[in-house]
Amino acid sequence: MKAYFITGTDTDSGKTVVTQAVLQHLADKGLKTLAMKPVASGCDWDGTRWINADATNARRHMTLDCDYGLTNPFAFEPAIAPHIAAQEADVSLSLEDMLQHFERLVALNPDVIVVEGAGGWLLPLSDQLMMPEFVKAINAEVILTVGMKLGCLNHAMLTEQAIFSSSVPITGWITNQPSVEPMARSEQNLDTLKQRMASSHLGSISFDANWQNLALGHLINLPD
Ligand SMILES: Nc1ncnc2c1ncn2[C@@H]1O[C@H](COP(=O)(O)OP(=O)(O)OP(=O)(O)O)[C@@H](O)[C@H]1O
Ligand SMILES: C[C@H](N)[C@H](N)CCCCCC(=O)O
Ligand SMILES: [Mg+2]
Repeated sequence: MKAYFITGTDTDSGKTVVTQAVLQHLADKGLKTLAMKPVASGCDWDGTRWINADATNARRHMTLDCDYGLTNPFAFEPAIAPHIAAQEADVSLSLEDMLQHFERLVALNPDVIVVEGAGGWLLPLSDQLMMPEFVKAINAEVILTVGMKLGCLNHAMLTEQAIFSSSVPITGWITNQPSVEPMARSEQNLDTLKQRMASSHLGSISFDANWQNLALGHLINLPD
């Protein structure tokens, strides 16, 4: 069993789009997949529970089925930093609880679990816990989403360095265009990233307002 953790240069960089592409790519390879968005802030009440759009979207592209609560065990209403949302809801996020939820997915026997983070790499979950500790504990490999906008060179290189400092393996990085207008000198910025990043460029995703209904798996290339 393998786990990929999808992080990004920032919130709104395109992690949810990349999570969809990775799930589709793995499905195209015939692999059994499950998705996880362990902690989500920015949720809607569906009459029974808080539901997060990233989790719902990822669930549309996994090949195995599971209860919503296994995909997204921690869901908070306000679209704010998750550790603050958790505090306000009187929920304490612990590594033990998060691992227990992850193990419930493992028990369903997938080939791959694709986990979407929240925000960027260094995400606090409580006064004691940061997201990279969870990523390390589940032995995931990281895929970094680079949102192609001015400032992404610094954010991409800093994030890659921080992932290395956390002693977590990186599969590589995927560029995503999060706005209808491409950034100025997009190609030159991509060339700079290719020159400066230590890990591999795994693919590029363009802007398309209809992305949720598109097949994106062929745009990326993951090692077997
Ligand atoms: N390639 C794309 N084509 C069209 N829209 C995009 C694309 N990438 C991102 N967007 C839009 O930008 C917004 C942010 O993207 P996304 O939700 O993937 O970010 P994120 O990194 O997952 O953020 P979060 O930290 O909230 O999980 C979304 O509204 C999405 O529709
Ligand atoms: C609400 C938002 N869309 C994300 N789900 C959470 C982003 C948290 C960012 C925390 C931070 O680094 O400041
Ligand atoms: Mg997202």
